[in-house]
Amino acid sequence: MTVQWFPGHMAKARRQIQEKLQLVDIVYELLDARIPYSSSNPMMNEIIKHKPKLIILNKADIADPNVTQQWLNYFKQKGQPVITIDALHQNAIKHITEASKEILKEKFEKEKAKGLRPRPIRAMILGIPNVGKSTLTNNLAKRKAAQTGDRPGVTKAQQWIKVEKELELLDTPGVLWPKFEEKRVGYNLAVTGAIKDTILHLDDIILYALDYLIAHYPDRLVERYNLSGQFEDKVAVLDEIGQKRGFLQSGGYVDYDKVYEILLREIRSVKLGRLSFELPSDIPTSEEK
Ligand SMILES: Nc1nc2c(ncn2[C@@H]2O[C@H](COP(=O)(O)OP(=O)(O)OP(=O)(O)O)[C@@H](O)[C@H]2O)c(=O)[nH]1
Repeated sequence: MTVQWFPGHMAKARRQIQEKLQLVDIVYELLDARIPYSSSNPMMNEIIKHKPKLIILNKADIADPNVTQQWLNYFKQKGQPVITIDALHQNAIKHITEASKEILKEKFEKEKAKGLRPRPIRAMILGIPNVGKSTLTNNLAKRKAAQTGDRPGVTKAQQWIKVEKELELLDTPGVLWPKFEEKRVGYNLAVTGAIKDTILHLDDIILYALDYLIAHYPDRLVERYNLSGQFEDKVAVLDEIGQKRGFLQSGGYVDYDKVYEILLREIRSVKLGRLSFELPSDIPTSEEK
């Protein structure tokens, strides 16, 4: 899904989410494990206010495990509950349910002390486009044959997916807008496929990605494209890839469009191994809360 976000859309998304928030005990903020900061919504905490939040780093199967560990440490140090999952392949349910129970322990103990009946935790997924919200929802839903039931909502009856005896999920995830301001964030979203390649120039995206790979994963580049390892001149690297792969036009010139396409496709399809494009130290200090 590609949405062009305008202020009107953002206000509407925010309003809809805030209505649904009243129905849930906890929010699952789904982030792309390869770019946790870039894939976060800039106003998340302002929107959910004091609602308990579990950060779920999704797509952990294709992120660099060493970097993911750094992100786990980063969030834990801030006292922010966080888990990693892989919404496509892995059974994430136990992980999510256990983490939610831990976060809400006190709230549910208080309810019990008041004599209220035990009840399932109610949750909703929030995230920017492409982080895997639908994949996770479908995965959680099919385990229990997507039992849905109406419960009076604020604006309309909400559909609930009974995930476990102890957990119910709102069937429609909340879609939030990505960050727009920082160039680096835009490139990260483009490289990982969260925004359409056409929004930014493809050559700029590739040069950004190549820079990052040269700085952080030079050996992967050398191995994948059988390169010499001379990385001073990026255009020369593109030439080398083109020549090694035989992407040549008449006259022997390198067909850069082909090189761009292959590089981007192979980065996204893990042909260069599991990559992450962001470290906790990349977060601007002004954003540190
Ligand atoms: N490797 C991997 N791919 C994933 C994972 N979760 C989702 N994907 C892929 O990521 C892409 C986007 O997933 P969606 O579930 O459509 O993402 P979404 O957040 O619902 O996207 P919107 O509908 O645009 O808001 C799809 O191609 C999924 O197959 C994961 O854990 N690992």
